[in-house]
Amino acid sequence: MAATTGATRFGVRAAVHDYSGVVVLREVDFELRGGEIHALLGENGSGKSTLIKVLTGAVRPTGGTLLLDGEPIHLATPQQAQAAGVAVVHQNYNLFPDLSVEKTLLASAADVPRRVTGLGAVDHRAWRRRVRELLHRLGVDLDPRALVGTLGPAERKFVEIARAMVTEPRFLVLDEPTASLEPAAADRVLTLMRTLRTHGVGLAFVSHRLDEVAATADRVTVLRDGQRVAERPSAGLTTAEMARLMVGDRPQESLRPAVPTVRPEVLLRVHEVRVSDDGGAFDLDVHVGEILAVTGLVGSGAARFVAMVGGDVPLRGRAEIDGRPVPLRTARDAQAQGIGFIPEDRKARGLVLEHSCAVNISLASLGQVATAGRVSRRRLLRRAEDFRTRLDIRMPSLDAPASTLSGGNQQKVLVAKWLASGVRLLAVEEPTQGVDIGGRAQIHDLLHEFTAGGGAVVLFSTDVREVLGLADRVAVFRHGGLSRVHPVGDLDQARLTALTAGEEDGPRGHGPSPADGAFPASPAPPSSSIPSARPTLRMESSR
Ligand SMILES: Nc1ncnc2c1ncn2[C@@H]1O[C@H](COP(=O)(O)OP(=O)(O)OP(=O)(O)O)[C@@H](O)[C@H]1O
Repeated sequence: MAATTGATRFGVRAAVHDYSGVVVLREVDFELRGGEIHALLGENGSGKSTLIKVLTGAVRPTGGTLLLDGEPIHLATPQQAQAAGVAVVHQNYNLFPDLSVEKTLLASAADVPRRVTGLGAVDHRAWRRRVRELLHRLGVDLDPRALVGTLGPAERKFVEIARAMVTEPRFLVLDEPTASLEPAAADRVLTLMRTLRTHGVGLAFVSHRLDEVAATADRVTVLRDGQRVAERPSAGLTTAEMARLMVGDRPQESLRPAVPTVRPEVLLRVHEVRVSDDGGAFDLDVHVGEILAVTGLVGSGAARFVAMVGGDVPLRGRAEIDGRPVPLRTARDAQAQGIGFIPEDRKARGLVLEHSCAVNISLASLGQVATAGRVSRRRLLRRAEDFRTRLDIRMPSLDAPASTLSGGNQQKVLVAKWLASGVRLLAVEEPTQGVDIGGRAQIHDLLHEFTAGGGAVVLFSTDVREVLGLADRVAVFRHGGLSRVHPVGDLDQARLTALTAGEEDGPRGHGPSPADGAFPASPAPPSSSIPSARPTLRMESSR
């Protein structure tokens, strides 16, 4: 790979940046060396994305000098960064599902093989060969002809990384490459990063998963409030020390509430639900005060079930709220039943980015801040201020557009929006994705407060620790159907991982019955509701 030659150091000295006068980077030094993995850590809003944008030519810093092998360079555009050997993989998939892997990569190629005849048309055979070679070098087993839309999340991340590697960069910057990947998929992406390191590529990556930073990074740089507070080898640095460097002395971990909030009454009951054509139908209850986590690999149906509860996908089956049959086919149905839905792709669907933070927080409940049919600005702001304090949402001002918030702070606004709306049940996908360690605790506390007040949560999270720390029960989905529901006390990290992967098929010893009877007042669904068919796992989008 060409990356083994050429520049071996790239970075920025004394980077300063402000947005309309608000300083978000303060004289930050950052250096990336060839053949290393360098993690960039910091709380939400500490400046990581801005620093990445500076390094990759997407933002021109107010001050500071970019350096390639010690020599100043100017990167006014991402194209110039690419020409200098610096590539970037953004956090969200920017792929077209209907394009094949090879065509996706073709769009990024600087020199495309052309047929001698045919007026310079692309030589697709030669290109496929090159793509195969590239994927082979990356250690990625992917068919160049496969459509991106048929790939699982890890494979799609591979495609994004391969697309960045088409230009053979010497430095690769990755923004949260493992966000929303379940542990096994995240491991595959980290393995690919290690492969690139052996080829001499310098990799910088942002992650809020400190255990993977400890396991993968050679060095870490920590930002706090736009300042570099540490730069050191990661060897010997514990995750607790990393967290302390990020947040200072503030408390970090949320605790399970001392008094369990689950009540015997059933809030939502679903009957004869199918999340796929292949999986069997099942019944499931969600109790007042309960956090029910729903988990499973891609294609297991877990994410789809949460989307059904949230009205994002029509429920195939019947639903009852408080024992009353209700329709649950659309977002409007869900809202009418007091159900809120927090989707994973918050930017595209959860927030109106051009509206202010204050408006977004009250978006699902404008009636509550209106007087005589008119929104009261005073009440709108008072409410937004309350959530800003409770969730420590960093925003330039309550009137600032949501687009000006960092990713983690946007997520907090979304959680605030639904908590403010007075819903009784929240269907949540990845509630703390992209949220830093302190913010996670605040969101967890608010979810507990919500359930203590009589609400219930159906949670989909790929973060095993979050599932174990938050949930009262865990519904494990496999092969497009519900496999079993476990009280969280019966699970630990290893067992839950094994259950989702299908390595362990049932309870050990005297474990729970299939859909367990953790709540005596609520009879367990009949065993016939447990799917008997075991179709093969399909690697596809959960929707
Ligand atoms: N376009 C913008 N206009 C105004 N302010 C902005 C803009 N983009 C980011 N900011 C502000 O700059 C600060 C740093 O944001 P940045 O996105 O770099 O943080 P981050 O460390 O990447 O956070 P996260 O972990 O949440 O992604 C934040 O206070 C944010 O509100």
